[in-house]
Amino acid sequence: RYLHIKGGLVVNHDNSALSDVLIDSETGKIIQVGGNFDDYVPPHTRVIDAHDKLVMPGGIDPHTHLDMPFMGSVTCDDFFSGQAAAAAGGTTMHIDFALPVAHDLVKGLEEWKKKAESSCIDYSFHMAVTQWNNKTYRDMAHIVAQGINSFKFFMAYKGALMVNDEEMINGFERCGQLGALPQVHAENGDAVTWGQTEMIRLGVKGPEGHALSRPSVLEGEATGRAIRLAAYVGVPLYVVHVMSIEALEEVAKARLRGQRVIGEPVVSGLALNESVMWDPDWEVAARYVMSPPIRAAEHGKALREALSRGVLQLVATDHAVFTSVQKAAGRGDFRLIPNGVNGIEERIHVVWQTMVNSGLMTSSDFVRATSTAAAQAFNIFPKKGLIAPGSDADVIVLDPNQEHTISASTHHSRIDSNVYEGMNIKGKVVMTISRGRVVWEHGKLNVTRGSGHFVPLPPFGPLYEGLSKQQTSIQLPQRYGPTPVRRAGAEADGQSEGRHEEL
Ligand SMILES: NC(=O)NCCC(=O)O
Ligand SMILES: [Zn+2]
Ligand SMILES: [Zn+2]
Repeated sequence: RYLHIKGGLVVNHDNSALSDVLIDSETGKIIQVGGNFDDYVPPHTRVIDAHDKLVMPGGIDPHTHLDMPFMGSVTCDDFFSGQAAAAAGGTTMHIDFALPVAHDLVKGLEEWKKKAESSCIDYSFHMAVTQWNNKTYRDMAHIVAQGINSFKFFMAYKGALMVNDEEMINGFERCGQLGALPQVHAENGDAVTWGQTEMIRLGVKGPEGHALSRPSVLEGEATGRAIRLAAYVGVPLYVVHVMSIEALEEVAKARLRGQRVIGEPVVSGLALNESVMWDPDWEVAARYVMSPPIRAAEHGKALREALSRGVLQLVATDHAVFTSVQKAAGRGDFRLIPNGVNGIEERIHVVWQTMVNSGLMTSSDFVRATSTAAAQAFNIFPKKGLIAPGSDADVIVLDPNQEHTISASTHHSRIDSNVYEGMNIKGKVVMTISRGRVVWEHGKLNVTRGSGHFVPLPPFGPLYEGLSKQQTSIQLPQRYGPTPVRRAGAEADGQSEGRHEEL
């Protein structure tokens, strides 16, 4: 019934110490963290030797797309296969993007809950808003009541998921009322469409056209616009998949102004560069097509540095996988290549290699960026993201000396390629514990369909604390408590008007 992890270096976001950890597998909780507590270990305890290893909170991937219909395909990892891959890579929770069904948020969430019934690790959802009307306004409250505390606005994918500024502003305002965190996919969708048409006109129809049609300036513009509109409406903002210098500079400037903006780089943006989209083999080049695109090497370098300095806060994957057959839909026209790359299994190892082994991050910084910061942003800390008594027993054991090579031939995702193919990593997750159950050990998965729990995310998380008292450089009209000027001869003012139907 109990697991006693013995002799490891327990690493949390704020400290690390040689400690034993005692876990109750039945309740799925950590019950004790301390020195050597051999004397107190209850019967029915399995001892796990963690000498010379690091014992850390399981990874939380705040950005995935499992079983998602997108661009005429459906991502090939469902909740079971994607989560099994996650467990094999040391991730014990993820937050997936539920999409509305025909713009209906409530139907969308129902659908995603069904998809997630096969789960084998813990999970939660963000909800996308793809249209604005009175029903959206009402439904957002129902969604929050069901344990979702973030809404995503796509500023790209014109004609599909994209919203315009008016829709986004209304959605932001509603997020503020409900204590939910607005998130943006920040690219100027109109300009992307123009760029795509231009590429086709010039005869650039291969995957390189994808990169050329959505340059970083369009990401910077949309990031800056979303940030300014969030300040205007008075809400915090979470920018997903920050892929460029232009976008990260907008995040940095906003944070300097005191605005509450979280910037999320993804593993592909940190570790890869765009040259792969010029590969002479179409199938290879198409593997790397995602949006915003993987950029030139200097962007990756800047993103790694920004992450190491806390300008960007946490690392996700945007795991959205399509097989080579699915990608082939865009053979004659890059606009039809389903966008997305893998990462749910590789994130922990690639971040360890590129950030910790390179000296850019300490192991505590690593824990913050891969686990704790997501738990805090989505208001489930210290239940998740911490090794401490009372926290969920989502724990990984990492051997910093074990070397391995990433390959599609050994990964657990259903995708038939791997964008990190051949990458050598020093440091390996040798054990993953999910809610007190060992789900990955000795290179073997031991996962059970349906054992994963939905984790409700409460509204009004830390990003909302004291927010109304904050002054930003962009002044809200409401902050002045505007009163109309009484003018002689003008009609008396009536009741103020509500912007939306009340519930
Ligand atoms: N990122 C990507 O290319 N696919 C998934 C959808 C999204 O996050 O934009
Ligand atoms: Zn996106
Ligand atoms: Zn995404």
